[in-house]
Amino acid sequence: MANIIVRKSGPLKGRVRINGAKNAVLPIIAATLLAEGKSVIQGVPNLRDVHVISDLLRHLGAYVKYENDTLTVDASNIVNFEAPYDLVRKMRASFLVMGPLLARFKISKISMPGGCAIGTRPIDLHLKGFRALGCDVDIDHGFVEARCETLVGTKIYLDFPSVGATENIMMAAVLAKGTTIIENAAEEPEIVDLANFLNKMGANVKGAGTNTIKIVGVDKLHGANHTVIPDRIEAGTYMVAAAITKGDILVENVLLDHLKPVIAKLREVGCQIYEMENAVRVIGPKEIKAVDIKTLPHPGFPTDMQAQFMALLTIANGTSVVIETVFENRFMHVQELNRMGASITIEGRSAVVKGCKNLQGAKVNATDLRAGAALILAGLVAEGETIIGQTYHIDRGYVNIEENFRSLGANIERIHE
Ligand SMILES: CC(=O)N[C@H]1[C@@H](OP(=O)(O)OP(=O)(O)OC[C@H]2O[C@@H](n3ccc(=O)[nH]c3=O)[C@H](O)[C@@H]2O)O[C@H](CO)[C@@H](O)[C@@H]1O
Ligand SMILES: C=C(OP(=O)(O)O)C(=O)O
Repeated sequence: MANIIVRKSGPLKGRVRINGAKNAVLPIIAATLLAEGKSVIQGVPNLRDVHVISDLLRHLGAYVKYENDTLTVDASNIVNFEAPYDLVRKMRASFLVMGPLLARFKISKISMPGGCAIGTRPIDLHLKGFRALGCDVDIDHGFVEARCETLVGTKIYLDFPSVGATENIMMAAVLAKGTTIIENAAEEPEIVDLANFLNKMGANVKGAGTNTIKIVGVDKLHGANHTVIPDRIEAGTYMVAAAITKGDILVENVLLDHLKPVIAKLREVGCQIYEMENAVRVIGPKEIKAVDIKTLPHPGFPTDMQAQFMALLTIANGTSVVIETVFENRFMHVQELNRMGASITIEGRSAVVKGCKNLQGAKVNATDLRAGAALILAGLVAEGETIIGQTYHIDRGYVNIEENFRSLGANIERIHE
């Protein structure tokens, strides 16, 4: 077990380079299952989730090698179509192998992903899509079992623009007979990156990044090379670090288009933001202004940045309201921030954050990935020492987080018990 210890630090200054996006690379790795032959993916972040999905692919029979941010996968010899509970339990995105396995082998059995600290996270929309494409889907003894004779393209309307369901259905549809149209599809940049990779494999996917995606099925795909987009949430987290510590950070390797909602809110808070070609400089404000935030599917404000902004707003001048509309229970960080002296009350899907003068260091728990990031941010400005437990959540999504923060001048270390 390890704890991350953060002590009050001055304004963070310097530059930080952003890694490839966790939420883009996971579906792309799953997509390599669609074809025989070798795929080479570059800019792959060295994250716990990447290792979990690599182990899952190996379990299915694929060859997977990770070296210097490059992942090579050869899925020519898949011998197993089942993902066990142990691998799915570690990472819900494991369920993304179902679409590719169905497309290529017409059979798949995946342990049913459970809920997690941020919500119940059902998979009904994924299953609705597979059924619409012609699969029989059963849930039996905690497993989802799906099979079909042939997948046949169709029109699928998603009741909510689910990122995972859009990705899983897209991957199932690329080898289907005929055309599939996904309506009310998720529009996140990670969907576009997956579609680009699928097209490099020989697929015919159009409209990714809009709410209607058209997939014309092809007979066969092949391995492909691809470089993953930068992680907009990792970038956003360091941008908030500049804001909360009143520092000056140059965040490199970003796509500004993906950061619009984060940049807009940081400007409202009072930050000075300079947009460059592949970088953004954030200078924190003298006084942090209270702002209201409502999370929404892309291009709205990302739920994966909600906890980090909440940490920032705890020391704002005034009262902010944060509304979480994407997940029904993504407020676990509130009680931890309150243990540090924040004043936040939850009313349904809203959190009312009364800005306070000072946070105080305390022993807290990273209840999930972004909650962990929020606690580090809070720890940077809290009096004394903040000891963060359950750090494995943080390692799911942040590469070298202590080293990066230390290089910006933070007083942070990891202690192994
Ligand atoms: C690995 C990955 O990319 N994770 C991201 C992905 O998660 P994930 O793909 O799981 O998120 P979804 O977009 O599917 O979930 C959004 C909402 O839809 C609901 N829902 C989803 C599927 C379904 O079949 N039925 C249903 O009701 C969920 O419970 C949730 O309330 O998008 C989320 C929303 O931007 C991000 O927070 C996660 O970081
Ligand atoms: C919620 C997240 O990831 P996941 O969907 O993998 O749990 C996240 O990246 O903030």
